[in-house]
Amino acid sequence: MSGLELVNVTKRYGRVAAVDDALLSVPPGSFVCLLGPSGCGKTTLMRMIAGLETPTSGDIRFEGETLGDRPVHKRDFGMVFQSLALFPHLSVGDNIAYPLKIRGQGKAEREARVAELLDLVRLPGVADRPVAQLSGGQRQRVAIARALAVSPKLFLLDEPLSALDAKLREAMQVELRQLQERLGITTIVVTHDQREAMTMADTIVVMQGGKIQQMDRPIDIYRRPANAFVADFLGQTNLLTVQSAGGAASVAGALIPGLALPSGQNGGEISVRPESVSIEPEGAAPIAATVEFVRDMGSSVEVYLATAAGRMIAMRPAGQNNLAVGDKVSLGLDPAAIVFFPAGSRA
Ligand SMILES: Nc1ncnc2c1ncn2[C@@H]1O[C@H](COP(=O)(O)OP(=O)(O)OP(=O)(O)O)[C@@H](O)[C@H]1O
Repeated sequence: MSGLELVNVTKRYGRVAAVDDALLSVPPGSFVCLLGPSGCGKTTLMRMIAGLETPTSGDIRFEGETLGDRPVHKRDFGMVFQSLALFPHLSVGDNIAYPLKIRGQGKAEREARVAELLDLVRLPGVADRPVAQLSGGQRQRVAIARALAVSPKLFLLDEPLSALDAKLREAMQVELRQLQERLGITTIVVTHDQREAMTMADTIVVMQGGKIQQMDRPIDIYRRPANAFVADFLGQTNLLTVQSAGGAASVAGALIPGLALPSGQNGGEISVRPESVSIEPEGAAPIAATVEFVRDMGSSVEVYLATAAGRMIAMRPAGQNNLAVGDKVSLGLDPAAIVFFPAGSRA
């Protein structure tokens, strides 16, 4: 395997470790999202890969070679950052052709490549338009086309869609993923939006406090989060304190059928996704609850419930909205969907 590898990479700013001992392996052709809350170190990690920052310690390797202090322009990576840095006074075509011009490519060759790239990002025939006349989404595509002009070996994007409105953003997520699949280019995207990461990535790297918390396929991170932070950050979940009770386990005094803690564990936390919480008539399931709020989203119904274990959220399929605030119900947890975290494992 000779993609991108980060070996024990740390970046310190004074006493702050913005990135702390990162170990990462990105196979060729994969689409990786660096995901985490503000300040977790995503951008710093990305800037080190790009060559815009130097690691305090550790090694970054690409295709088997240490990048060391190889300057940005000698890494042959394509980059799209949040501020697109398009030249507003130049046409679309001249913006895209700029990196080719710097490399001394002739006019005819440049024009052919610009046309090809505009087709690729689904903006055919706009080469002569001023950039200033384009919409936000169109500009985003121009920035992507420009970053791809020199056929980079690695494509780096830092919050590339954050300036777009929700609808356009979702459309661009799908387009970006499809484009990456067509080109087969190894791609790393920074985002703080978990839905965006779930849509695009084949691998998500979840960061918190400069540390990589988990690296996995999106569905595995969702179903098998490594710790309570990851469970909470990626999608909605119910985090409940759990205690062992003989060979079984209980939540706020209610025995949960089918749940047993790993041997030697007296307690900790469990994560149960809202769709794995069933709402039953009062007394029929272990956890007594009162309906606090019902949110009918059309495609599903979210129910907020008060319980002795704190507020819980349950999700029901569309059309199952026969609950009203104040209703007394009971909650069951699907034991197969419960993930246990030992006490003291919070990130
Ligand atoms: N040039 C710098 N000098 C000092 N501290 C910095 C510098 N750049 C980043 N940091 C600190 O390093 C930590 C990680 O910052 P970074 O920008 O990588 O986070 P992020 O996850 O990209 O956040 P955001 O989503 O808000 O951009 C933060 O605590 C930040 O304050």
